[in-house]
Amino acid sequence: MAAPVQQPSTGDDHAGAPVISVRGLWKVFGPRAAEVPRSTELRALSRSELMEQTGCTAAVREVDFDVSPGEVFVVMGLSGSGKSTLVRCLTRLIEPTAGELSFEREDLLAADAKQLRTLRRNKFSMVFQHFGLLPHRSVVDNVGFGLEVRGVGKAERLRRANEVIELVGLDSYRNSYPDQLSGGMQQRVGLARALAGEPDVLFFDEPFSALDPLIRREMQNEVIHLHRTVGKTMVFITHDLSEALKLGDRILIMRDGQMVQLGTGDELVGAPADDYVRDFVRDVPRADVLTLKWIMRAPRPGDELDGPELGPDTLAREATRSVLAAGKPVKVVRDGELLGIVSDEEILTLVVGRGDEE
Ligand SMILES: Nc1ncnc2c1ncn2[C@@H]1O[C@H](COP(=O)(O)OP(=O)(O)OP(=O)(O)O)[C@@H](O)[C@H]1O
Repeated sequence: MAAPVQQPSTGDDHAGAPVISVRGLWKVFGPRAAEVPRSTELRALSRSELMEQTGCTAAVREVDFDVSPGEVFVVMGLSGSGKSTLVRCLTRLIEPTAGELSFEREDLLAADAKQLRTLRRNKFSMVFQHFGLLPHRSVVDNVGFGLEVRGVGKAERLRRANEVIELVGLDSYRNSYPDQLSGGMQQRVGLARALAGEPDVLFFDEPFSALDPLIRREMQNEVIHLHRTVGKTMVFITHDLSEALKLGDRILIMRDGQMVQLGTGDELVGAPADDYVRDFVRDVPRADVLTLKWIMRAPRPGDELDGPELGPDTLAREATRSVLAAGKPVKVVRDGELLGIVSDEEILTLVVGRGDEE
């Protein structure tokens, strides 16, 4: 690969250096695409104005983020907000129009076609909504297909395929054919196939949106289980907030190609950046997402300060019982320092009302 690029946020050599780093990334579709990121005037136009004046769509506009090793990074937004385009840019399935992009600290935009092919075979795996299984191949042969393309010998292919088939719970279906499997099982084959090549990053583009809700939940749990087992870095597109909150270490919210907010689930719910995010998180059960640091308050004169102690990252839902049982405020403490208190008043507000409307 080409020369390493400058890493604006973490430029040193420690293990937590980003796997993927994106700076000022643009993808513009249309006849004058290259002009748009360079022109202050065109950059300032709204989506419809840009289309009217240039015939172009800016699907991704000036996006910056890092994905850390082992992180589940979720990209979320309404239809047309640029999620798929952004994630396809990360592997150059779509060629970005402008900006910087690095993978494992190498400049991905400088990679030539051969290097990209090698990367896609060895480092990246994709899981899409459409399973794309080969109908005339058994489960084990579908799972081992990528390894076959890479020239891995039959014995090793079988060993590896069987290992990941077991990991996704399809042991008794290894010799079945795709049309003998339900949608959920076919997607498990898709997951196993993606894992077989031991990629560094797994990309998921709305993989479960065609599945019915029960199976969908099962598959989300499967991803969580896999993540715990194999610890891979994952980039996951969804338009479903509950899926994002369930899976994501951090969630990037996109609108019209732009980043609206990037944060953990509790940051999005506790401090939505604007009305668009507020709308997304409006119906989230706040006690399931927010931690005590979001609901605590400073002690007031007369507050009893000899209640139980809990950490600031305790989920409000988990703390509810101790707050109510204590009959006095719970102290939120980190390293012996009193950060605030949570009384039954805060718990009630959380459960009954919506903090963002106060
Ligand atoms: N090849 C293309 N040519 C022109 N415009 C495109 C192309 N691909 C995407 N777009 C436009 O870019 C914008 C972002 O599309 P994209 O598919 O990335 O959004 P999305 O958030 O993934 O949507 P969805 O959830 O519906 O898949 C849309 O306005 C879309 O019409």
